[in-house]
Amino acid sequence: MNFVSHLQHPLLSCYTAFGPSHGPSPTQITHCPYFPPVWFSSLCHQTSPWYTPEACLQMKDCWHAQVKSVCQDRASRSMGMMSKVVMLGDLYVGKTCLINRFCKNMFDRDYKATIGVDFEIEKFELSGVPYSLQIWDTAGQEKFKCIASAYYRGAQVIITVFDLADIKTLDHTRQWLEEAMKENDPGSCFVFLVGTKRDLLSSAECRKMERDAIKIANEMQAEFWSVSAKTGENVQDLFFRVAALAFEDAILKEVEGVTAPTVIGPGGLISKFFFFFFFFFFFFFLRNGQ
Ligand SMILES: Nc1nc2c(ncn2[C@@H]2O[C@H](COP(=O)(O)OP(=O)(O)OP(=O)(O)O)[C@@H](O)[C@H]2O)c(=O)[nH]1
Ligand SMILES: [Mg+2]
Repeated sequence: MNFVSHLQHPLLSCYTAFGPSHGPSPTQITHCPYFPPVWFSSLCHQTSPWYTPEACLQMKDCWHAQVKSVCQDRASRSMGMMSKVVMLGDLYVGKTCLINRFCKNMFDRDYKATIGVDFEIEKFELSGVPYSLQIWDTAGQEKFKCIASAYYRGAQVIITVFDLADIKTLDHTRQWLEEAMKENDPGSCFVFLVGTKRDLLSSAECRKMERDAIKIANEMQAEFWSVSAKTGENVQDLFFRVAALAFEDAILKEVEGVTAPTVIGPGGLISKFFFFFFFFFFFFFLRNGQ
């Protein structure tokens, strides 16, 4: 599991691609999938850039003042934090491939539908504070919707995914978000709208599709990103942006006393073994109950 491998190779999860303190415009983004390593601790003073200013959740490029002192305190006590990210969207849009590109740096051209849900845990270190993203991959197939929706609750970040080459999937993102928001309080999570498979479109097609997506992102109050799991374009930047926003928000909520501190330890993380045990148990009864 990722969690273990990253503990063994901490450096693998400790670099990022923070370049400019402002968000790059779509045209500035190159096809270079991975950038030279920069220590994640630089995030203490600077947040990760957004994709486009036309649909971004925050434009400030520095952490909130309170975050720095909390980081120092938490780092000295090695108190970790974790945020839950839920990926949803139509079947075949590329949710699993996006996660696999970020967490395993791999891409599989063969389609293997996700059955119900799966998750990956990606470990970071932000300014000395151990931090994890628990990334839930849900199935887009209708028949698994009731299983997947059980995992929407308590999300700090909701990523609605669509295929840039298939306009229908963009239209469906509103519905997916509505479903997820039934399980979460309004304003309690960051929403991202992510278009995948940009490698399949010409620059002109991509620009057109992005314009449509930005309108929907604004309606949804979501931050828009355009990525390709195949080439890796913008994938790392997307997840670092997710991590940066969720991390700062979690710290601020803790300071305000909205949430109790999340301590990562062996008991604080869901083991994949127990997850699959309960998942198949649940799935078995669901099928037999029908
Ligand atoms: N060209 C291209 N193909 C992609 C990209 N991302 C995913 N695919 C392909 O699209 C298909 C579906 O990808 P998945 O990641 O399995 O889709 P999914 O959204 O997880 O689907 P469900 O699990 O059924 O909900 C696969 O054949 C992938 O190889 C991409 O960025 N570019
Ligand atoms: Mg999948």
